[in-house]
Amino acid sequence: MSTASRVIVHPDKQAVADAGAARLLTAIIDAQADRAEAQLALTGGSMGSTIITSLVNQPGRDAVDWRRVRVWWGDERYLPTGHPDRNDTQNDDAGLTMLGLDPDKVHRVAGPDTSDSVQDSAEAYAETLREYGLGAFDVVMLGVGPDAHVASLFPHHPAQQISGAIAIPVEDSPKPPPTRVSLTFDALNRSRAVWFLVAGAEKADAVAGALTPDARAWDFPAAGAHGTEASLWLVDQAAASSLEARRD
Ligand SMILES: O=C(O)[C@H](O)[C@@H](O)[C@H](O)[C@H](O)COP(=O)(O)O
Repeated sequence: MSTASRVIVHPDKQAVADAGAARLLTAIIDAQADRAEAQLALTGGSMGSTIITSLVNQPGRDAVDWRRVRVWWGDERYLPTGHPDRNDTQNDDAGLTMLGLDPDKVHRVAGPDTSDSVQDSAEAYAETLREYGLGAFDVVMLGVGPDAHVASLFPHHPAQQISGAIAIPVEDSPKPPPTRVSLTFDALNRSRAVWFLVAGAEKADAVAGALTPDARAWDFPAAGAHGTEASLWLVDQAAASSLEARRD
């Protein structure tokens, strides 16, 4: 089942990150009340790091039992461990390592230093996901590109059309670096909640396009991701500007 999208507009990027971080704490606490662990998929890009820093600075952060949080990434850039352009390195540098997570529950995508190929890396990541409920995420967070890509699922890119997979290799990505591993729509859409975190005027057409009722994921990949319980867009005023113009 997919859900109607809810859109909440905040003044600016920092407010989007702060609102996302506050919601995330509550979502984790709720998940931990019901289940042994909360499972999250983080996002890369600048928003991915901004929200981690905001999370670290949240006053309610200690209300979460961080040892009972399992962490994944929606996508990863196929670069060696610790490379500054990897999403996990950027999230670590933004403060992820300060939260008190169990390192065994932080599932990183193998890079070329620990896997033979991007295909092997994607298959190993899928295998680990299968061990822990096939991506029974409580929350998947997604940044959105100006072309409406999410994770490493780009418009009109053939990787988008691979079906029956959980994690896929992506080559010739239009956003550098060209080689990546991404969760598929099938995997993202197993999440209870999918949250889009978007800021900046350059994203306005992507937001409006993805939220058009008949939008196709082939053209606007963000239109293809939905939570089973909630699909939430946290956007700043600039990213919402084409939506608001449409309402006027
Ligand atoms: O590897 C990546 O680059 C990301 O996972 C990608 O999907 C990102 O989230 C969006 O491009 C938004 O990035 P910004 O928040 O930097 O605009």
